Amino acid sequence: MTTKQGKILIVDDNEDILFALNLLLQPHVEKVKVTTQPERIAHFIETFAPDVILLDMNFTKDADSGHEGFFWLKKIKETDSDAVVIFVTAYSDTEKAVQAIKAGATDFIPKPWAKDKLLATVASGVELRRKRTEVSQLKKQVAALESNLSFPEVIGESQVMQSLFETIDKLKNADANILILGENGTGKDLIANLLYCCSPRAGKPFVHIDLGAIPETLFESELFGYEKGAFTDAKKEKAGRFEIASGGTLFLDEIGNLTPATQMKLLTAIEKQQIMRLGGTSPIHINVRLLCATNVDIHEMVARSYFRQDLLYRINTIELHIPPLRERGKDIELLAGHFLHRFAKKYKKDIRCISTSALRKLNAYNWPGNVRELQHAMERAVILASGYTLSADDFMLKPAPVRKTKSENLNLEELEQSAIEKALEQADGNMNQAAELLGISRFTLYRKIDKYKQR
Ligand SMILES: Nc1ncnc2c1ncn2[C@@H]1O[C@H](COP(=O)(O)OP(=O)(O)OP(=O)(O)O)[C@@H](O)[C@H]1O
Repeated sequence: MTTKQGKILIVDDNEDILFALNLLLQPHVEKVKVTTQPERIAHFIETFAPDVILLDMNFTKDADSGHEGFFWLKKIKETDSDAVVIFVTAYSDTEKAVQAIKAGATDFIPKPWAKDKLLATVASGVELRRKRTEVSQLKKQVAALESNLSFPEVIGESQVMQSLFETIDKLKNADANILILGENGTGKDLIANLLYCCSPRAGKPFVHIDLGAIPETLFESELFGYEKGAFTDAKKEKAGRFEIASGGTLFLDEIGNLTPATQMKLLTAIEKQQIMRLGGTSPIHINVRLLCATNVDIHEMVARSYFRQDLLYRINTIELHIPPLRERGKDIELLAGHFLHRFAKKYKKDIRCISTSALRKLNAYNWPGNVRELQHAMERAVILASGYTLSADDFMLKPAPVRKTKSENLNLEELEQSAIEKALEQADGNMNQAAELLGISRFTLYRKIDKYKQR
C-alpha cells in the first residue's frame, strides 16, 4: 500500500494476534482498532465505520468449528450489507473459509500469514469497500430522485387502453422482464414508469437509459462502467448503469437500435447476471429487472437477422403493445381535455373548452406522433389562442404523410436521403424533431447523415 488508506477493525480473542496485526497494519493504513469481543462489532460499525473487518472464525476457547465466525459474519451483514469482512483463519480452516466467502465474506487470510500477501488482501478489501460505497451512494441518489416521482397518470378509457391496464394489473407482483412495443409517443416511457411503480421493486433504483442516444463506442462504459485508467479519459473509476440499477429496475429504451456487437454484450450480461467494468479484472454480480422498449417492429428485425432471437427471448417474457392514438377513439378528446387543463394552468390562460369543430378536426387526424404530438398541439393552441374556447383554427396539424412515391424514382437510398432532407427542413434543423418525423432515433439519424456525407 503506497498511501495510508482505510480504517481496519480487527476482531480476535487472541491478544497476541491483535497485537501482531495491529503492529503490521498501523504503518500502512489510516487507522486500526482492535477488540477481543465480537459483541462490540456493531458498536464499532456505528462509531468507527471500518472499511475492512478482519474477523477470527473461533472465539470461545478450544472452539474450532468456525460457527462463531459465520454467526458474526451474518450479524455484520445485517448491520451493514456493504461491509467488507476478511476472515483470519488457521490453515486447517481453509475449507470453511471457502464456505465463508459463499456466505458473504470477501476473502480470508490464513494463519500464519505472509506479510505482503496480508497487506495486499487488506488493500483490495479497502478498495472494494470504496467501490461499494460509491455504488450505494449512486443508488441512494437514484432512489431519492425516484421517490419524488409519484405514480404516473396514464389516461385512457378506450377498450384497448382498458385491456392494457388489466394486463398491467396482473403483472404487479411479477418480476418478469417486459418488452414494451409501440409507435413513437404512444406512452412507452410512461408505461415503464407505471410498471416500476407497481412492481415489488418500487422504491429501489429505477435507471433509464436511452440506447438510441449512446454511440456504440460508449456502450460498455455507460452500461458496465470502468476502472481508473481503463482508457485515456478514465481519470476516476465509474459504476455503470447495470451496477447502479442492481437490486432494482433497468429500463432500456430504444432497444431496437443496438448493433450486433452490443446485442451480444448485453445478452452475455443478462445470461450470466454479471458484468465486468472496462479495465476491470473481477466480474460483478448484478440483479436487475429489465424493462425494454422500442418503436421498431422487433419481430421483423429478428426475421431479418438484425436482432438476435436469443436476446429477444431474454427480454420479452411479457410483451405489451401500446396502441397508437388513432386507434383509441374517445381517448383523443379525453387527452385533449387533460392537456388543455394542464397548459391553461401553466400559461395562466382562461381557456375552458374545445369547440365541436376543433374536436372533429382532432378526431379526424391520424396522429403519427401519437400522444406526444397531441400534447404539443394542445400546448401550441393554448399559447396562441385568444378566446375562452379553442377553435379548429388554433390547431395547425401536419397534413397526413403522402405514402405514394413517384414511380420514376424507386431507389431506396435516394428516397431515404430525400426524406431526411425534408424532415430536417420541416423541423428547422432540429435533430430531435427531424428524427421523430422520420420515426427513427436521433442516433440513427446522425448515422444516416454521416453515411450520406461520406459519399
Ligand atoms: N396515456 C397517457 N396519458 C397521459 N399522458 C400521456 C399518455 N401517453 C403518453 N403521454 C405523454 O405523452 C408524452 C410522450 O410519452 P412517452 O415519452 O411515454 O412516449 P414514448 O412512447 O416513450 O415515446 P418515444 O417512442 O419517443 O420514446 C409524455 O409527455 C407522456 O407523459
